[in-house]
Amino acid sequence: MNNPIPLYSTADIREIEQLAAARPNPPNLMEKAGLAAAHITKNKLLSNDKSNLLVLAGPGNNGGDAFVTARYLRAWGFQVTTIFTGDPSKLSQDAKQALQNWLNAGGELHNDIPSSGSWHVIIDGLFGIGLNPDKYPLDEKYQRLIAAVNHMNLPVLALDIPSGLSADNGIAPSTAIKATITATFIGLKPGLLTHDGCEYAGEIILCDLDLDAVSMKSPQSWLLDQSLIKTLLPAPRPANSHKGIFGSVGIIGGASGMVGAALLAGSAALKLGAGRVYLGLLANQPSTVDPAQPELMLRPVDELFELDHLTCLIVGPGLGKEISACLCLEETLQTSLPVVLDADALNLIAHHSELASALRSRHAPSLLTPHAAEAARLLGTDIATVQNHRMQAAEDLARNFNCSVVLKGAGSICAFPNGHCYFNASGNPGLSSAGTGDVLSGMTGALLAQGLTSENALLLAVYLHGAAADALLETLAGPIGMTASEIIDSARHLLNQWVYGHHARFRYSHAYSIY
Ligand SMILES: NC(=O)C1=CN([C@@H]2O[C@H](COP(=O)(O)OP(=O)(O)OC[C@H]3O[C@@H](n4cnc5c(N)ncnc54)[C@H](O)[C@@H]3O)[C@@H](O)[C@H]2O)[C@@H](O)CC1
Ligand SMILES: Nc1ncnc2c1ncn2[C@@H]1O[C@H](COP(=O)(O)OP(=O)(O)O)[C@@H](O)[C@H]1O
Ligand SMILES: [K+]
Repeated sequence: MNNPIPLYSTADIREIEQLAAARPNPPNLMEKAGLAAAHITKNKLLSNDKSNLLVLAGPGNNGGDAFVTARYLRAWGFQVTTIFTGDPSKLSQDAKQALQNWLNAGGELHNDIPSSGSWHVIIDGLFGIGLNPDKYPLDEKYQRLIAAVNHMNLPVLALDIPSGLSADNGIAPSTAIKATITATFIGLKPGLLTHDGCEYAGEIILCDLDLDAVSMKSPQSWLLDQSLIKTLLPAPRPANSHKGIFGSVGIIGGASGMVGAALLAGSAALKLGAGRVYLGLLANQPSTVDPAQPELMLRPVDELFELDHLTCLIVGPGLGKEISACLCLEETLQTSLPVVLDADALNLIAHHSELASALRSRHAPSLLTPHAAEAARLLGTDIATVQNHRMQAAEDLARNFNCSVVLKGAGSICAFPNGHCYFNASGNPGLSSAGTGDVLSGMTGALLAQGLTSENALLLAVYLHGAAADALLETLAGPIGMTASEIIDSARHLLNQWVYGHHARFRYSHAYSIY
């Protein structure tokens, strides 16, 4: 089994760097970083007829990496134009050496992008983890330079992190380099994987610089990717199974005008494998059957609490904030069932401290699936604060409410009360449409019902939900106009593929022969 890929904050990376530097024969990390980046550039972006590079070297060690990259590429026969925005006397020892080596190799320096010249590829070595753009905004000179680079619309390889992006938070308050590839050093950074990072990082290639980071610094955050997911999948079903084995999901929501949200969650729970799905609808005179999905059992909400075989409850899709919704939520929190809380269930908890206390004191698993606005209400802050500190917000929610949490949005973050975090690598803007969150809650419930732990159910549902949307891009069923219902069918297809490969048919075949 592959180990999950860790994520490291800027402070962690600095610590690892210091540990490496304290070794008897410290590695020259800048040299290794520049060489790795040069190889990636050559192999993935350059060719015989695309051989002119523009290299941007900034005032710190990221600029040092750029000089090393430039030197190797020049030595390999490429045409390299380098601009340097810093002050040579203020460079670190390593970066000073890298600059000197570049000059010794016959390289030249410009202080701005030459007006005449044409390039095929750009290397961005302006800023790496030393930039803290929310505290120390980029001045106009750098904003102009970055805008000029983005305007050129050329393939860009960013060194460590696209310049302008915060390595810890994934925010780019003014602007950032839009990279085709980010060659990131030592460890993945959270900022590459969430919020604006999803826009700017492009393909991310981790260059470990021959350091075994995990042995030097124990991680608390990991990438939620396909290789991690493989370890969480439900087992293939026994042939001799019955619906009771796969659990019963109860869904509470669907107030007047919002019945569709509960139906979507119900279909998602059903098609992701729950044995039975019951819907308790709050609408006045709710329908008793969904003709589009007659397998769903629609009941008056009170009857849901009388069922003795539910495996988990989902509360929130289309719930509304009426008193009846509040009472249902209160009753749900008193049960000993695992619960998934979404949408207005989260808003009610944010508004009623007694519901928040009931949530905190639950012993059974509770899973919260807020988007940024719901998270802000739960934390008593504003959306910008949540979005500028997404990992912190997810961690705070998990700790404050003693719950498993996914903070949704580009680069969803799953956080758990033990402080562990997972950054989701799947998903695309096709998911930015009404109802996809309801589908996620239904999928999570289905996996809980089938016996996954609350942590594993949340991680698998979040990754699968994004991967289902990614699969729809292949057939151009999105991102424009992708619908929540389509996510359900795509997710069902993928889950079966992951669990069975293409062998489900053979596994349960009844073929026999007479010899
Ligand atoms: N940490 C490590 O072990 C390694 C670091 N390396 C490189 O070193 C980078 C970190 O280097 P540094 O710590 O020197 O940081 P950076 O090179 O990312 O940036 C720091 C420099 O930018 C300036 N600066 C910061 N914010 C600014 C702003 N808003 N406007 C204008 N100037 C600003 C600072 O004064 C400083 O000169 C990494 O991202 C990576 O590219 C690599 O050489 C490999 C090893
Ligand atoms: N740009 C995006 N990239 C990746 N995932 C996205 C993006 N936009 C939305 N999503 C995902 O889509 C879902 C939207 O959920 P939510 O906002 O609750 O929708 P609704 O309330 O309409 O059901 C979340 O899982 C979120 O992570
Ligand atoms: K950079």
